[in-house]
Amino acid sequence: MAEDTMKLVLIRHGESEWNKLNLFTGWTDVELSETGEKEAAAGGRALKEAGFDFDICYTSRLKRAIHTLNFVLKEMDREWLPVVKSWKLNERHYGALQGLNKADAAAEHGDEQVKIWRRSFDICPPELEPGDERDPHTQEQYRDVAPDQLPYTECLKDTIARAWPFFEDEIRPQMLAGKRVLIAAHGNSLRSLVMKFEKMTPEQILEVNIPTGVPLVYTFDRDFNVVDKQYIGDPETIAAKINAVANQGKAKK
Ligand SMILES: O=C(O)[C@H](O)COP(=O)(O)O
Repeated sequence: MAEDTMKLVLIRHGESEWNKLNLFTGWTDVELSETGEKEAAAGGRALKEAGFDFDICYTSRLKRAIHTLNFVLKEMDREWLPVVKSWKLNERHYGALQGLNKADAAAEHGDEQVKIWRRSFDICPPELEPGDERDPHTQEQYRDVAPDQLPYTECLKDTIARAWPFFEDEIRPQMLAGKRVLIAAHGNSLRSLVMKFEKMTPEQILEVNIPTGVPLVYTFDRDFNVVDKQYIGDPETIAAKINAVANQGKAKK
């Protein structure tokens, strides 16, 4: 008989070199920092200690998420698992903001404007110019993607428009077939999934921040209603990490 609940584990990549510098990153393909590598490995150990195992993993085309997944799988002795890498799980494209410091942007444009750029549901950051060196149309990682699907900027709504169908068409059938799934992705691609899982309003998702390198476990019934949600780790440390993400876009006092 099929189990009546299904678990899904999400993990945001560990701290990246650009998280450390507090820069808008989006699709910029930066490495994990040393702290980020440690966070990712700790996430893997926590999953192993809590008795988790997986059958298939999903990640983005960006190395901070791919390397996070590798660290997790290494700790779990599961490096042989199948891994699907899709651009549809990439971070939200941060347009022309990519490379700017978040606190400096807040000092220049105000905390409110930066919060809109970071967390608004349907307002996009300024677009990249076509042909800009950051333009995904010119990047090898996306050479198999139809040009009209690649963004010059994205709001959360746009990220949902690619990440959610990917979940529904690719990941959900695996879960319904009894496969245990791990997704290693990004702050905003994971917020897209969280918004849909929890049927949140744009106002509710505005206040959701996802910490780096901490496994987040959802339990669903067979109709994909959420019956439980929990981070694995020390609640105080996790709360402090969530708060730090929320504060990245405030001007330094
Ligand atoms: O792309 C980025 O800058 C981060 O990975 C996510 O940033 P945010 O928390 O500012 O949206």
